Amino acid sequence: MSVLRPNLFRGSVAIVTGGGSGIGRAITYELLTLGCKVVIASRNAERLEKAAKELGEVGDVTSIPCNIRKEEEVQALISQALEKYGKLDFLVNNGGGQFMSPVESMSLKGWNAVVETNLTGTFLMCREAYNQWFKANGGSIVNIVADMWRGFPMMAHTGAARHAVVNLTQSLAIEWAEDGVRVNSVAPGMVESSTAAANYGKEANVFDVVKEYLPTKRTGVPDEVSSVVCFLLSPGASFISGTTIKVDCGSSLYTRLMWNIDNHDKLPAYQWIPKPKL
Ligand SMILES: CCCCC/C=C/C(=O)SCCNC(=O)CCNC(=O)[C@H](O)C(C)(C)COP(=O)(O)OP(=O)(O)OC[C@H]1O[C@@H](n2cnc3c(N)ncnc32)[C@H](O)[C@@H]1OP(=O)(O)O
Ligand SMILES: NC(=O)C1=CN([C@@H]2O[C@H](COP(=O)(O)OP(=O)(O)OC[C@H]3O[C@@H](n4cnc5c(N)ncnc54)[C@H](OP(=O)(O)O)[C@@H]3O)[C@@H](O)[C@H]2O)C=CC1
Repeated sequence: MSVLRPNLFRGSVAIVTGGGSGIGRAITYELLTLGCKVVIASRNAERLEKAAKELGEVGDVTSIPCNIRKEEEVQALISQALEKYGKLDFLVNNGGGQFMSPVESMSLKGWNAVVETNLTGTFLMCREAYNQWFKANGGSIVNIVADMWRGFPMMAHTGAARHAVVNLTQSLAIEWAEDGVRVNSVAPGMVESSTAAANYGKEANVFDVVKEYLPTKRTGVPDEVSSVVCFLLSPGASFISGTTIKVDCGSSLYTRLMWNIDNHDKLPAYQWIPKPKL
């Protein structure tokens, strides 16, 4: 199932924010199959609890409700995870999101909500995990960002926040190297999860609409992001820190200005078969 070897993460412990849905859920699922114990954390306690119950059939998973924008909730999340499992090896900052709006009609409250979620939330999670555990014991962090490489019209708030996370990743990789902490980011392109589609598919499913503009002529699947996150957490990535890996099969490079890619199905998804029933 996973391209990584069985039991690779046996005895390890991870926190995955937003681990109850979409990409975060796929990451949690893969970590569990590799023997990792996982704490999933997000705001919607009911949905999180339901996800933990389902994922509990695969491995040892605990749900802890947490709004990553709230400093005291982040502090409590890390200490509760340490209380429960006695250690922490991995942190995946996947929780995040935004809404679509041109800048001219973006309220300050809306701007702040998105920056606090995606940038400040990631900062708080990294700092607390480091102060409470990684500083003394080492560890590995992966931050999920986005395809904001050419700006992010209609989502300028998230574009600014995610690019800032790329820079934060670089700073932390250097500040924490001597403590044995690696910090990397993963930048997904258009990845269709049921939650993402529900957020952006009000009039038409945006994930269907964009397909023809992508070099793959298909959107990505959460498993394709998870593989890269798990690799970055693994010892196979022991000489990788401070970098951001694009998981978009070239979509951030493709403008159709000088080159047109005709419809094809030559770059199929790496999706677990049979698809995990979750
Ligand atoms: C085009 C396809 C892109 C594909 C690439 C990206 C995909 C993904 O990122 S998938 C992730 C999918 N999930 C989400 O994006 C949902 C996440 N959204 C949220 O968590 C929140 O809505 C939030 C972070 C945007 C805001 O969090 P919250 O604290 O809950 O704040 P409020 O909902 O109370 O809103 C505060 C403030 O923000 C403005 N605002 C919120 N939603 C909208 C909206 N849809 N349109 C315009 N403005 C919005 C607004 O000013 C809110 O204040 P009030 O006006 O007082 O409500
Ligand atoms: N799908 C895509 O095409 C792309 C997605 N991304 C990013 O990848 C990540 C996962 O997205 P995806 O799985 O598609 O969509 P989801 O909506 O399923 O994931 C977002 C997750 O973040 C959690 N979350 C949001 N705000 C907070 C908060 N303040 N505190 C804690 N948790 C929070 C949500 O849970 P809850 O509501 O319970 O808090 C949810 O589980 C997000 O950061 C997204 O922006 C980036 C590029 C493309």
